[in-house]
Amino acid sequence: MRPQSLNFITGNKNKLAEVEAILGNAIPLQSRALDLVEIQGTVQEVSTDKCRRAAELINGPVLTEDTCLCFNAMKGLPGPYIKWFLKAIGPEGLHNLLDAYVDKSAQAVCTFAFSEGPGHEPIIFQGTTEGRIVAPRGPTTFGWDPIFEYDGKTYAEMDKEEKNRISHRYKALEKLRAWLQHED
Ligand SMILES: O=c1[nH]cnc2c1ncn2[C@@H]1O[C@H](COP(=O)(O)OP(=O)(O)O)[C@@H](O)[C@H]1O
Ligand SMILES: [Mg+2]
Repeated sequence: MRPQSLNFITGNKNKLAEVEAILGNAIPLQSRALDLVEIQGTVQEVSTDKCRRAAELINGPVLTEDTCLCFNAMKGLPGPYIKWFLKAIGPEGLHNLLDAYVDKSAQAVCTFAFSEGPGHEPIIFQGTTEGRIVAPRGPTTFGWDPIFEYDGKTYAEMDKEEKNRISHRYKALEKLRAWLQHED
């Protein structure tokens, strides 16, 4: 049986707004504003552990999400540590990191994880959008949106509907949606 509603655990208002906009009325969505502890490791390990912790805290079914920004010139870093890099050096500083490299290509990776509750192995849904790191352009409303360029525009320069049609988060949610609709 697939879940009939989702409890999205996140402390990030911007993420929640995008998830609400993208899922629309596909499934009833609740949310709890909790900032979850994150371990070090691969994207898979970080996301799975984050979801297990949330299931234990809530003591029930949960949906969690973790976002990575991976610079190809830096072999995928900052990756899952992007939150701490962004906090310390901001979008401008992230852009400057790539001064030393010719390759400015990057991947935005969104990983949702769903667990039925404590002791249940999380199921992973991942989406990736390929882009390029540029000097900041557009409103500074959401994280590294001003420096991630896709098809000539930064995420920050796109209106919300436009971002939500091509984003890493949209692609991951499409996989979640397909799974939710599949009865078995
Ligand atoms: O779509 C996005 N555009 C720009 N910044 C984002 C996007 N998604 C996540 N971020 C930022 O990248 C970092 C991702 O880290 P993480 O997914 O662990 O955040 P969280 O703890 O706020 O849920 C955070 O600083 C978040 O604000
Ligand atoms: Mg993270």
